[in-house]
Amino acid sequence: MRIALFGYGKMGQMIEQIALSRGHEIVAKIDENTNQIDFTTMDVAIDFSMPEAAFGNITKCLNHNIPIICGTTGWLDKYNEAIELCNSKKGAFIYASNFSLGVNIFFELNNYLAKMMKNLPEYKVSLEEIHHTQKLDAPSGTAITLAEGVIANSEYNEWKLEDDSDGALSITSKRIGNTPGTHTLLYENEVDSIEIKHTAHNREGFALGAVTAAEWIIGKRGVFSMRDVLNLG
Ligand SMILES: NC(=O)C1=CN([C@@H]2O[C@H](COP(=O)(O)OP(=O)(O)OC[C@H]3O[C@@H](n4cnc5c(N)ncnc54)[C@H](O)[C@@H]3O)[C@@H](O)[C@H]2O)C=CC1
Ligand SMILES: O=C(O)C1=N[C@H](C(=O)O)C[C@H](O)C1
Repeated sequence: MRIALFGYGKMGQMIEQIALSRGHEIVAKIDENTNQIDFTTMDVAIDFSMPEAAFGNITKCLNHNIPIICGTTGWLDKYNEAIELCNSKKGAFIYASNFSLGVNIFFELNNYLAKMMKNLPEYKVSLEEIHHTQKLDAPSGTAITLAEGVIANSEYNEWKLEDDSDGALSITSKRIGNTPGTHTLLYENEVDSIEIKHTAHNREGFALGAVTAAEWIIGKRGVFSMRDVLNLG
């Protein structure tokens, strides 16, 4: 498979390693200084760039009929526009706030736990994410997906960053050293607490998930998720 990388930072470089080890070819490494992109050389594009760049990159790929896998976080105000464009162009698109197998299992666990806790209002839920100090967005995309999972399966109506006013689900964001990504959900009352936690040890899981999604999407049309790729039900 001929892969174009939009963004060649920490994730782009890890994806290159994984893609080459699986027999793929990297045909372009695109960043903010790239003037011309030859879309005829690529079978699929993978975007791990920056919040302000992702939507433009997605648009270019869909307009050139290139399937696009996007892992960039912090641009979701434009997500519905991306879906509309994909559908109107009969293209192929996957966004995931987190491509790792472990986190996608964690998302399922989160939904299941939220459903069980729905009628137990004595437990208050809180969410914490920890990432490296270079991370630009807060809260993390993964924390937003987890919060949306709790909201969809409980009495919570909204999440807020470090603020539990008006009954909101509070997300705490910490930036510590080189932390690849740690997410914790805590249900707590006076007598006990229940905690579920996912810890990424490095970036390999994210990169493998993104390359797996790129392999999976070839020949498909539509807007998909990692649930589809991993066949999680
Ligand atoms: N969904 C997931 O599983 C994961 C998502 N991420 C997200 O991926 C994004 C990138 O993360 P990192 O690689 O750690 O960041 P990074 O800062 O190391 O790399 C980002 C790269 O994007 C490039 N860039 C800037 N403008 C661009 C443009 N217009 N087009 C193409 N490239 C451009 C920069 O030159 C930079 O090298 C972040 O939004 C992060 O939150 C990170 C890890 C996993
Ligand atoms: O910026 C990162 O590094 C990460 N970003 C993603 C997010 O915002 O959730 C995924 C992962 O946690 C690493």
